[in-house]
Amino acid sequence: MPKSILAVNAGSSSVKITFYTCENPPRTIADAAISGITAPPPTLKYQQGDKKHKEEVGEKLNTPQDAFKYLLKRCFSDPDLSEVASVDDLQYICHRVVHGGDYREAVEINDETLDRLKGLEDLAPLHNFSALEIVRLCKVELPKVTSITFFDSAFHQTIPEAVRTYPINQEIAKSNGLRKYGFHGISYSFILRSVAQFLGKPAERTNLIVMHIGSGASICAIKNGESMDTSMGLTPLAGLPGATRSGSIDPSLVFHYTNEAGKLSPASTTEMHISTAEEILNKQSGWKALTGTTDFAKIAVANPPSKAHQLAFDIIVDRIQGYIGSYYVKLNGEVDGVVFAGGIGEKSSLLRRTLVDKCQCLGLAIDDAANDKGPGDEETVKDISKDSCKGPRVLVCQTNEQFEMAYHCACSRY
Ligand SMILES: Nc1ncnc2c1ncn2[C@@H]1O[C@H](COP(=O)(O)OP(=O)(O)O)[C@@H](O)[C@H]1O
Ligand SMILES: CC(=O)OP(=O)(O)O
Ligand SMILES: [Mg+2]
Repeated sequence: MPKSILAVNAGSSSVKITFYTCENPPRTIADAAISGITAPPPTLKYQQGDKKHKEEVGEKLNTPQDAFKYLLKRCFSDPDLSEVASVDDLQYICHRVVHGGDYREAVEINDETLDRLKGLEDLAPLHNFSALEIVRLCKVELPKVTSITFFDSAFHQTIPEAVRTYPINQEIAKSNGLRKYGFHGISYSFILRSVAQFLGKPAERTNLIVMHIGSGASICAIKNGESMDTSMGLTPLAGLPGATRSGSIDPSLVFHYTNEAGKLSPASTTEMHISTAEEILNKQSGWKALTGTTDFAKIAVANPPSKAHQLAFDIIVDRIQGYIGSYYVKLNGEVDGVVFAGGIGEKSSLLRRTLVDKCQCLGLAIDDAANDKGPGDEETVKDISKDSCKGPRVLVCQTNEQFEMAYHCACSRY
């Protein structure tokens, strides 16, 4: 039987896996995810063909590795999932790793590359740790399957020097790797290809402003198919606020917030060091800190339940509007499309309407009915612009990081 590809997207509180056929383009065989690892009980979501279900997981899953093992066991033991019955059916495992340092491309895992990735853990402990734990597990427990790591940061290696350089001592900046890297690049790469195809333009001649708005949110200016700026920086903390992230703030703020900023956070372990400052700004801020909920669907409503919910919504809108304006100017007004993506960008018609209204001066206009309806299940890109709109097209793209990794794995390099 032909072998398959397993794509893994591990976060701190969730692990999502998708099995694909190893063909061009890959076809989804099954999709499974565990969420709530840090806030038990963990929940399993499983989809295979038309079969879809959600259940609480009976056993304790303390780490992303436990969740990954559970998901594999679950899929391999499903009698309806004959295409992936054991590890022998796997050709490749693709792993999403957020921070790839200076890597421009995906890499195959061996002792040397794993060692180099270990060196990056300190730059992004909150983001890389879970993914690398699973990479290590696969190397030991599934040694015959080739593991390939794909990096969120790789797409942004084209960002010009003046944009990626922080104005600090350059010797220290170089020796410590302190520069803008940018993230969500696997998603931006999927969106660029899908939108260029939708617009009937070669990707190398497509200019876009793309928003990936989920629990982690960023925005990217793409010129001639290359990232020329993005809102995240050295780590995914910079730029837009997220569910529990502050986004950009005055860097001095944290020293006024607590005099323990530089101390190790209680969340640190022997393998993973996190400062109290990082813990506060990454985990105890964002719209959760403002409203008590991480669920943006409770905030983006016509009649918000409290003033704090309205304020959270207004803050997000303000920050995104600022970047759209800035990137429109950086792209010299030559913008083919403004694209909404990520869980919130794809689902919140209210956020899209509010932002488009606030960016009318750039010629953006949407069709209310198309915006309210949003994209259908099978629709990767949907044009929600008003027919008469003279400005850039306003588009919604249902992004898919797992597919993007499997696509490159099956079609291009491996
Ligand atoms: N209908 C909706 N309106 C607004 N936000 C939504 C809606 N549905 C889901 N969301 C939000 O999408 C976010 C998750 O987006 P996603 O891209 O899946 O996140 P991540 O991959 O960063 O965990 C959550 O904040 C969730 O509340
Ligand atoms: C880079 C990043 O913020 O990722 P996520 O949105 O998956 O948290
Ligand atoms: Mg995400």
